[in-house]
Formats: sequence, C-alpha cells, structure tokens
Amino acid sequence: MSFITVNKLWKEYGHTVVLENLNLTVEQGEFCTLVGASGCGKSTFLKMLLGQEQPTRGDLQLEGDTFPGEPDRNRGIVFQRYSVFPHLTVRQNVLMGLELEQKPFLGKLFGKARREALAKVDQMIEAVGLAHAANKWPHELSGGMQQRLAIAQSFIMRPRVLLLDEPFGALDPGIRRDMHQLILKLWRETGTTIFMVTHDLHEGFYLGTRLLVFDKVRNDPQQPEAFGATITYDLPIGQTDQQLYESIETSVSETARALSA
Ligand SMILES: Nc1ncnc2c1ncn2[C@@H]1O[C@H](COP(=O)(O)OP(=O)(O)OP(=O)(O)O)[C@@H](O)[C@H]1O
Repeated sequence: MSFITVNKLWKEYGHTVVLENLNLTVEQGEFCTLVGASGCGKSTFLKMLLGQEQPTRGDLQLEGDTFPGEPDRNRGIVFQRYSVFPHLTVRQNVLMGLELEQKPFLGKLFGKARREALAKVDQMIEAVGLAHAANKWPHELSGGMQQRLAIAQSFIMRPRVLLLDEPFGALDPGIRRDMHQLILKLWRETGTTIFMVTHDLHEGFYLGTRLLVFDKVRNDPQQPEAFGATITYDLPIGQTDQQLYESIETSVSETARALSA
C-alpha cells in the first residue's frame, strides 16, 4: 500500500473545473515539487492534502484511509509569507505549537514539561540558523529569517506530510539557495514527505525527488472553466533533458497565457 494515493480526483468550484482526473501514488519520505501556470490548481491540491478543501470526486488516501477532512498535526504547511505570529518572539513562535499540542486549553507548559519543550525548541532554532535571533520579534527579522522561523514552526511538530506553498517565492536568489540547503537537510533528517509548489521551473527540476507538472491538456477558449488541469508530467528529479525542460516551459507558458486571457 502506498503512503498517499490520489485516485481519479476532481475539484470543481461551482461550474469551474479546477482539477480533473488526478492520479498519483507517493511513498513516505518523497519530496515532490509541483510546477504549473498560475491558477491551474496547485494550491488547491495542497489544500486538499491539508484537509482544508474536500475533493468534488475521487479519493485521497493516507495509508489506505480517506484523508482526514480537517487539518491535524500530521500535516504542516508553510506559505510564501506571514505565517508567523507577530506578537511572539522567535522562541515563543516555535514553542507555541508544542504548548498547544500538550495543553490545548491552557496553551502553556510549566516546570519540567516546559524545560523539555524549550530544549527541543532551541535545538530546532539552532538547526534553522536562528540561534542568534531567538529572542527577537518577527518584525526585526529579514524575509529569509522569517521563512526560517516558519519552517522551524512546522518541523518542530514532526508532521508526516509537509506542504510548502511557494515558500521561497519572495526571497532573493542567494537566500533561496541557502533555504534550499536548509530544507533538504531537514527533509533528510526527518524523513517527512514533502509537497512543494514553486513557480521556478529550475527549482522544481532539481530540488527533491520528483517533479509533478500541473497543466491543462484540454482548453476551450470559449469556455475556459469547462476543463481543469491534471498532472501532465511526473518525473524523477535529476534528469537533465534540456528539450523536455523547454517543452514543459512552453506548455506551462501557453496555459498561463490562456488562463490570464
Ligand atoms: N475557494 C474558492 N472558491 C472559488 N474558486 C477558487 C477557490 N479557491 C481557488 N479557486 C480558483 O481555483 C483556481 C485555482 O487556484 P489555485 O490557487 O489553486 O491555483 P494555483 O495554481 O495555486 O495558482 P498560483 O500559482 O497563482 O498560486 C483559480 O481559478 C482560483 O480562482
């Protein structure tokens, strides 16, 4: 049995078909990057994996059972921006998830439990390179540091599935490279299964283990909402076929033009 199974999955909003007939199996510990034109349903797919949206048709299974319909601690998500709490320091931001998990009503840990949690927090802050900023507030951090914090917040909960929605989209190229190294390190250490949306085809082509291309194979210019996107390529990362790269880039750009027309 696969870790995640996507079987004939459709997502529609009213008369608009966003995703059609998605089929996919993913093993535990894989790192899938998702690319595709803006608006073709990548975030919608992540939301279904998170439990925030339900499929219109088809199955989404985790170890053979239907995916839980509500977000839970098994699944974490990092967005492009602003997923940290502005009124908490770096340390408090990372601690908060552990406190809420162990004390859902009080939201506070005391004594030995707090000391143990703080030791884990400090280890995680160190792992993401924020030890020097542990007592800073989010507004005192650069964009890259805020994303390091958001990543620490997610990883401290040890999610089985981590969803990354363009997590590096707002960062400069140099910082992005550092973030790639960080995410690869944490992924290798934890074995978390990752799905990461990126708009950077190059990033999609070398980060992780597998590239999924979301694209429309059918398009009716008179009725653009009639057809959704599907997975048109499912490729192992590390293959360097320039012609394939260009053909995917052309196809995704054509869909992007059609969607924005
Ligand atoms: N709650 C909703 N209600 C109605 N339509 C929605 C809803 N959420 C998303 N959509 C539509 O679904 C389509 C896919 O959106 P989605 O955000 O998943 O695309 P995307 O590929 O992630 O785009 P981007 O790369 O720009 O983030 C869009 O046309 C969007 O307007």
